[in-house]
Amino acid sequence: MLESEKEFALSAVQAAAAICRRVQSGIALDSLDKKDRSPVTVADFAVQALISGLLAEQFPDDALVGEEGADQLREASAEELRNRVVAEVQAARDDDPTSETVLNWIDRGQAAGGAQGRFWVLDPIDGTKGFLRKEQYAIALALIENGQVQLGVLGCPNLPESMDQPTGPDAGYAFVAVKGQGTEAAKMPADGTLGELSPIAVSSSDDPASARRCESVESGHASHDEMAQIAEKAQMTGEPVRLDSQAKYATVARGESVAYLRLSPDASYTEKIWDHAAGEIVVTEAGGVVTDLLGKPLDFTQGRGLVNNRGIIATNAALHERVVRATAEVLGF
Ligand SMILES: Nc1ncnc2c1ncn2[C@@H]1O[C@H](COP(=O)(O)O)[C@@H](OP(=O)(O)O)[C@H]1O
Ligand SMILES: [Mg+2]
Ligand SMILES: [Mg+2]
Ligand SMILES: [Mg+2]
Repeated sequence: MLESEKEFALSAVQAAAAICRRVQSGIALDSLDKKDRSPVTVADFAVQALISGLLAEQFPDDALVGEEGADQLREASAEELRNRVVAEVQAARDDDPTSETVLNWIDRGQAAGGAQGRFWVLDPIDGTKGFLRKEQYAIALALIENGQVQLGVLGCPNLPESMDQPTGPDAGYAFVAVKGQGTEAAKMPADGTLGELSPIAVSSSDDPASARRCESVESGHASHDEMAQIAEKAQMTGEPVRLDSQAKYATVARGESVAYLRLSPDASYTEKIWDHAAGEIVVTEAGGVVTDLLGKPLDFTQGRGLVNNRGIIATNAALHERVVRATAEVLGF
């Protein structure tokens, strides 16, 4: 089941990772450049165009819910940015699509999603802040059918074998999960190769005290204080590891952290499906549990957002109930 979709998603994400790496290598961390957000903008648009174009060719009937749209790029004043995006897409393909074709591919990602039918979900670069800091980011691609995530791929070009190692030239992993078939990981280093896929599983530990959890680097995305209170209540006393992007889901899936908590400091913020669809299936197929703060499954049927959601609890199976209970106590549910 979904063999050709799985192969497609892995190779599309791998091609996207090459764009990301090339663009990221042009960021000079110690120069005035560091206030320049344009590299991530170029890579965001180029990756969405590339993957959307490949999808249009291989699965022309499937819609795409992608984070980006081309409105900004169509403005006359965006000519330089537009040319950089088109050049990246052309370099990644054997042919030379026109600028209009590239913009139309990006805009194919404006589908509404919903409860019916089959569509893909793409976050071309998740963790844009991490990308700019040359830390963690992910290319996240998922397939949803009738509201259920069926397939997810996370490409994490800067993820080392273990979070205790610095990221280096050997870093890079791809994770793939298919409903009912488990989660696999393969090395995806900068040399452009993809290693052998092998199964991964969440941690089996039920000891909260020895457990390591992870959370966002950005306090604007997740309330570090409230999450610390929840962790304390659950007796998860270890220091949290902070990393950007859905690489957090990947670390839970491979058993390196036992929990990923996410609680937006902004109660009016609506989480987006592209920030969670691939991560959710990567964790659940590895044996973990992913819910909202009330312990209910994430609802991917409501369009581009996860409506009525205030946050995420992704853990191994053994600790999930404990974290849901601690969350209810701290937040007063
Ligand atoms: N106020 C907010 N609360 C929660 N998430 C937010 C947010 N503002 C932006 N985000 C999302 O947080 C994502 C990054 O999450 P993390 O902190 O785990 O790396 C962003 O994805 P992008 O980087 O793709 O834009 C963005 O969609
Ligand atoms: Mg994102
Ligand atoms: Mg993004
Ligand atoms: Mg964004």
